[in-house]
This record gives sequence, structure tokens and C-alpha cells, in this order.
Amino acid sequence: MSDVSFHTSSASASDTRHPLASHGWDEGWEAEFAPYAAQGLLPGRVVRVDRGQCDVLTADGIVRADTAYVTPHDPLRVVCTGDWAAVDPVGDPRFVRAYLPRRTAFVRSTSSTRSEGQILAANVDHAIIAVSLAAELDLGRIERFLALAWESGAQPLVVLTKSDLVPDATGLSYLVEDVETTAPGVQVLPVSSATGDGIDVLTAVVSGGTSVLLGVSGAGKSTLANALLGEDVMEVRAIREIDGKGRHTTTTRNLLALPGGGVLIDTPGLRGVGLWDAETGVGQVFAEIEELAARCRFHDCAHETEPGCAVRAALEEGSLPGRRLESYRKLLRENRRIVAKTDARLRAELGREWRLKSAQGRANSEAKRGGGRR
Ligand SMILES: Nc1nc2c(ncn2[C@@H]2O[C@H](COP(=O)(O)OP(=O)(O)OP(=O)(O)O)[C@@H](O)[C@H]2O)c(=O)[nH]1
Ligand SMILES: [Zn+2]
Repeated sequence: MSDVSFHTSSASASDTRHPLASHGWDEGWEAEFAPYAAQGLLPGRVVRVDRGQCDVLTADGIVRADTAYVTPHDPLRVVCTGDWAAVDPVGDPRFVRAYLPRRTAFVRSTSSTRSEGQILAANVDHAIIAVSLAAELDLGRIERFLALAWESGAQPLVVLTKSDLVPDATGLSYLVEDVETTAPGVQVLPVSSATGDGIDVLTAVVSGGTSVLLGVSGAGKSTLANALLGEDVMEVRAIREIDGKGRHTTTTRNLLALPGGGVLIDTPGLRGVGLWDAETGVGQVFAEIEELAARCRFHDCAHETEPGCAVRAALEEGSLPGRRLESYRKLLRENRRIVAKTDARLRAELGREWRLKSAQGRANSEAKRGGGRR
């Protein structure tokens, strides 16, 4: 009982920081948690989820809690790392009774056969997209990650890693420019974990919220995570002080407080992200194309052969690069395929479209053959 009054009083006292502030607790969460606090439940952030159980960091340390109440049939509503949970103050087992509505969420499609979304991380503010400068830039791939990031609700940030491998400053500035053009509204930051260049800027950006690292294998995510975490030892010690047992070390957690402020979520599943119903996200990545499309004569313009098409006009005039439009179409197609797996109605439509297209294709090639004979 004294536990509960400690939480409510310490949280409202303006001169003391709430013990969970380092893990993202703020006034907004506190207000939303009020009804649960009134029931005597403790707030905590989920730092790891296993089968049937999870680790929740509360003001009293890490609580191992049962997730039976927050494991509904809908896989997107299953409690996940980053959630703010309401936990029983006592009991064996202690249960997570509920979690607060998510501000943002990362989801991905699971296997190709059973396409249901899987929730990967919740309440992420910054999506750090790691792109290695050791390889040639793949702008299409960056756009794909950007779509996923925007879709989640988090603010994307592109980090060009291994900048030490591009010693020529002018060359580097061109690469940064290329990515900036591809990612309007997104900060692009060259960094090197080897020399430490740019790490201070990144540290400052991520200090104000929860971040995740996205990017293909070898992009330098782990190295970057270590650079942000500094000496892991500090982190481990801090956790041990909190729970007083030293059972949980950094290796068992997918959510870590950064020494420079902010929180980093690094769940293994986030590494090979797919695109999951990210149509709005795709629209945000290609905002300039969607703006042009709004000026097409027909609102359902496919920008193929329609008259009064603003997209094709921009393409012809050279203000819209062909690569951008192709990438946009590719991502939309990819997205529709993913959505179609779960949406039978759309699947039927796509099937119809496909049959129409192939019928058209047959007609075209027959016409061509006919023309050849003439
Ligand atoms: N030169 C240079 N090499 C780096 C830098 N950062 C990472 N590397 C190297 O790049 C390789 C891949 O780095 P990782 O951090 O393991 O990449 P990752 O994205 O975590 O890869 P996965 O764990 O497979 O997802 C390693 O050999 C690192 O040593 C850097 O700033 N400069
Ligand atoms: Zn058009």
C-alpha cells in the first residue's frame, strides 16, 4: 500500500524526477495511468517479452510478470517491448493487467503463408535507419525503411555509418545530399563509430525519447548501439541497483536507458523488417509525388496515359526523377501484395486486375504478331 502512495506522490512532486523518467515516463503517461493507479496497480515499462511472461521495469526494479491478461487473439494487441504496463503490486505470479494506448508501434508481417502482423516495438519516437557508406547507396532500400518508419508514427532519421571510409569531404557531402533528396523532412547524419565523428549529434537527437535501430545486416547497427550505450558496465550497474538482485543484465533486455538520455530498443525481430500495410508511410516518403498526383485531372489517375497528368508532366520536364516514381510504384505494389494476404476482398480485386492485364497483354502481343505478318 505504501508503494502506491509513493508512486502517486513522487510522480506529482515537481522537484523530484520520477524514477521511470529515464525510461520515458512523462506527464502524459502519468495522466493516462491515473485510473490504474487508483486501482493500486504499478506503472512500468516492458523491457522484454517471452512466452507468457515479460520483464517490466517499475520504480521498484524489474518485475517478472504474467501476460495472460494482455495476450489477446489479435497479435497486434499483444503486449510488447516499449509498452507502458499496469502491473499487480503483489502476488505470485504478478499479472500485467493492461497497458496504455500506444503512441506509435512497429509491426511487420510474419511468414509468407500466415500473414498476420506481429508487433515488434511500441512507443518509439525515433527510427534510426542505419545505412552503410561502405557499400553503394541503395536509395530504394532507404525509401522502403522510411515508409516503415513513417507508418509506425516515429520520426525517421537516416544515419550514414562508417563515414571514416569516405575521407573525401566533398564526396561525403554529395552522398548526404543524395539521401536528403530521397528523404524530405528527414535528418541525414553521417557518423563513424570508428572515429566517433557525428556520434555526439546522434546522442543529442536520441536523448529526447525512445529510439530503434533499423537497417540491413552489416549496416553497423550493433556498433552504433555500443557507441550510444558507452560503457555497458554503467548500465548494468544501474539496473542492479534498482532491482537489488543483479539477475537481469543488459543481455536479457531489449530496452535500455542511454547514458546521454533517452532509451534504445533493440529487439532481434526488428532487424529484418518487412513492410506491413505501410500505405500512409509510403505516401509520406513520396510526398512530392502525392502532391503532384493531387493536381492530375483525374483523381484516380494512374499516371500512365491519362490526359492532364501532373506526375508525367513533372517527369517529362525533369523535376521528378524517373527512379523516384518507379520506387514509389514498387513500394505501393509490394505493400498491396502484403495487405492482400490478409484481405481477401482486395486479393480478389488484384486477381481480377491481373487477369485483365494478362488478357490485355495477350491481346497486345497478338496485335504485334499480327502486325509482324503484315
Ligand atoms: N570502418 C568502419 N567500420 C565499421 C563502423 N561501424 C561498424 N563497422 C564494421 O561494420 C561491420 C558490421 O557492423 P555491425 O555493427 O555488426 O552491423 P549490424 O548492422 O549490427 O549487423 P547485424 O548484426 O548483422 O544486423 C563490422 O565489421 C564493424 O566492425 C565504422 O564506423 N567504421
Ligand atoms: Zn497522373
